Amino acid sequence: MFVRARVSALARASVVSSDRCGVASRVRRSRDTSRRATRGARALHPSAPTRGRGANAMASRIEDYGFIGDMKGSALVSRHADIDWLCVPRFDSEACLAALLGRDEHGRWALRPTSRVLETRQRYRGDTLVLETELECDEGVVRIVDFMTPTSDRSDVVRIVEGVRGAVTLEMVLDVRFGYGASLPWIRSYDRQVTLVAGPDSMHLRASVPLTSTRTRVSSIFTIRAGEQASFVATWAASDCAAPPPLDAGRALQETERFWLEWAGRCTYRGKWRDAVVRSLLTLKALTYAPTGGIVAAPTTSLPEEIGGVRNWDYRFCWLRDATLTLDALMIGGYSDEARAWRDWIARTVLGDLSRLQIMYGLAGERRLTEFELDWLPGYEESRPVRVGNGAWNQFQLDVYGETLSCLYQARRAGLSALEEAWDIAHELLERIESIWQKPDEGIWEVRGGGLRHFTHSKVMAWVAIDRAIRLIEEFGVGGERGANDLAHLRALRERIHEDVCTRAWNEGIGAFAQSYGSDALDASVLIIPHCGFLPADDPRMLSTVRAIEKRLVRGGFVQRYSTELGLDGLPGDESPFLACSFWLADNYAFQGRIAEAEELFERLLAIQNHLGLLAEEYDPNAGRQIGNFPQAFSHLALIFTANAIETCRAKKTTRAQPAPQPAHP
Ligand SMILES: OC[C@H]1O[C@H](O[C@H]2O[C@H](CO)[C@@H](O)[C@H](O)[C@H]2O)[C@H](O)[C@@H](O)[C@@H]1O
Repeated sequence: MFVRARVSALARASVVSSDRCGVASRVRRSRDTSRRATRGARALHPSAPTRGRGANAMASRIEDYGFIGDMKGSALVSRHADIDWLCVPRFDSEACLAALLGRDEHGRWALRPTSRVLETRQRYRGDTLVLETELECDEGVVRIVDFMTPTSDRSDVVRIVEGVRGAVTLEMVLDVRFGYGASLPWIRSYDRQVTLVAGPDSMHLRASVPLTSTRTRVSSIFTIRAGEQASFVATWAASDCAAPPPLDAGRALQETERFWLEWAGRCTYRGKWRDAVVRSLLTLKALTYAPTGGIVAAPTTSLPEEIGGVRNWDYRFCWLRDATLTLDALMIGGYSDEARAWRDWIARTVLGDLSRLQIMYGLAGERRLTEFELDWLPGYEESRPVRVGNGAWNQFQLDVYGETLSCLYQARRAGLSALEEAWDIAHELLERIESIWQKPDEGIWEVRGGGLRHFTHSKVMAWVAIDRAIRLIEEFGVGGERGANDLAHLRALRERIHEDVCTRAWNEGIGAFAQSYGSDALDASVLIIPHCGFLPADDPRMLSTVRAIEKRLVRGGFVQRYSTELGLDGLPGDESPFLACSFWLADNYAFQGRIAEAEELFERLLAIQNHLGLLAEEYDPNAGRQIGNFPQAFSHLALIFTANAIETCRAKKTTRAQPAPQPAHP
């Protein structure tokens, strides 16, 4: 028997508040994109089964997901309105919905019309992370509004179903599996509330329609008419705590919308590509773990760099490289509060023991990120293994010193006050970099084989470290007399590194700066040379390097990091063009004054954003699909830099390199 849901049912829920066992205590410490939504709107196959996709469907294509989050945890919602990935209370918590890397039995939250679905449309509600999925089916149209709540310290996923046209019957099915799909919860039902518990986790589902539960799942069948609403709120809590009080879904929606609109409204970027830039800024903000200020590289693990391959990594951590660049991108949008939060994160996490500076940390600064495999998950489209943790945590990557000092310098330029210990920090970093810059390392791409090398990018970033320290002293008087006394020595060191790179990284045979000293391989990471002010973009060596990259690393109009055929990364298989590198090529065009080519490449990149303006790490031009973890900060921050670079260079009508100093690199 179907039960009708009425708007008034929402009013029964009470107001948000947090109890002793609230999430906070457990947490360890496009604008309207209707243009894209229309472009992306897709009629499902006319002979699609009644429930649109049938039970136990596979995961969707990577670009067919929307991203929602509360700046603590996050979820991916497919265009069919399935939530296939949910990590709460933290981005790096064990997923409790993991169908993305498996099937229904690994956790999925579906809301599907029981009649044939004809078309789906998905968009963000203006400049927010409130996601609307419209399902047009034989019986009419319903809109599902999905969001998480950034304004509270709880972990709630809210789904509001709105009737748009006709009377549509839907089936809600919630298969929670804690521990990345491994743990079937114990399910207990109360009136309009079901509690699912396994080990340390519990999920409390409350709804404005009756719920039914079996041994393995919670479900509901209900009918929504035009103008009616039904709501579902799933709240995570530690299993030894009482259920948090019910949430008023309508009020939470208003607060969430207001939060994102207010944040996006403060954006100072006013250029031609505002929609894409604002969506990227919102995505970067949503990848920030609010309780600590840490920034994750992406909210997913093991979305493959090659479908069916082994290049599957966990990105739910805080890389110094990705995060400091994210911060630089946020500052282009005028967001300096975030700069403060990130600088404070750095101070808490790394400054105590700079001799053990890591390349990446956990969200709260955790150091040990041991990698292991989840053998019960088949992986995204059979891409095994699924990995949790990241073995790169104890790699040696020289570039992080440059990024850290560049971040401290950019923070000062953005008007942030000096850290009291600024000189002690800079001094210690400088001593360290001076003693290690000549050592081989594992490089920006975190190679897992082939031994340590003298990567060109790493050496250029060592130069950046010294250069930014000099600027901190020269422009901000950091270190006072002691800083000034060190200037001559630092300038000489900067010159030595410059000389070393120009002599040993330049390869006459390939007519380019090579991937590493003595190698014949190309690497797109050297495209950052003009960004950071190491050489101007119209230096003959850079012009030649760009030509070589155009010839040998461009595939289907996009740029690969390096050629995997040469076995440079020690991994089997191949990978697709890397989006950040493609943006860097566009930057070089802009810096060289090739504005039309820069715009053309930038527009090509914008065209592969998904219907919501989101980008993964890579793009496979042959298959025409996004690849890798999603959405990825690296891709979005590079987009922001390129939009800014093209506009700045066009305005200046310059044919010279960008005015130094730029961020470490975009
Ligand atoms: O390709 C091998 C490596 O891939 C991942 O690293 C990549 O993502 C990082 C986060 O965005 C980025 O900082 C790095 O430059 C990229 O190469 C993975 O995390 C590594 O473990 C893996 O070796």
